[in-house]
Amino acid sequence: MGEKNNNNNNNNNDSNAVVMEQHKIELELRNHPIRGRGVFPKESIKRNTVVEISPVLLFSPDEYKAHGQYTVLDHYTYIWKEGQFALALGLGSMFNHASSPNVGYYRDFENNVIRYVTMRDIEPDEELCINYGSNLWFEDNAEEQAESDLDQQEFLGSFEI
Ligand SMILES: C[S@@+](CC[C@H](N)C(=O)[O-])C[C@H]1O[C@@H](n2cnc3c(N)ncnc32)[C@H](O)[C@@H]1O
Repeated sequence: MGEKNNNNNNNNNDSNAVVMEQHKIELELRNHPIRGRGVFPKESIKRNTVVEISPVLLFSPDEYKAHGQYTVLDHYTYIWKEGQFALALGLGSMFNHASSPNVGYYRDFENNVIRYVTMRDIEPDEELCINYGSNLWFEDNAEEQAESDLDQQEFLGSFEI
């Protein structure tokens, strides 16, 4: 994988270390009266840029069924492999929903992280949104987003990791 850090000059003996390349981009958390907190860039961002890599906290199917689904976690978790559920730590839990999203995400099962990547060029102050799918549990209050020229499915198919 391109993002793996094979440089051992830094007392780093972990050849599987995940490089957090996204931290070069200036992002802000801003509060919206209806959508709550959301993620905004302070600068323009080119298409296909990694804007966030979120480590995930995994819940087993039993743990989620007995506890997680009855808590606020249910609004934040992603379906993971083998029936597990994943809470994205960091900004991964802060992306709001848009039906025409400007950010796609890739579940990296090998490294237990979710990678968020821009699907088109983005202007400063344009909210970064992902698509939660069709079963929304709230009334969609997304700003009009410019149509992406790719949908999430095509995007995932074309993204090289
Ligand atoms: C994963 S959280 C996103 C972060 C959240 N805004 C916060 O402040 O914690 C999902 C929640 O954000 C809100 N939300 C996300 N996208 C929205 C949208 N398009 N319209 C209205 N509310 C939205 C809903 O309350 C939803 O349960």
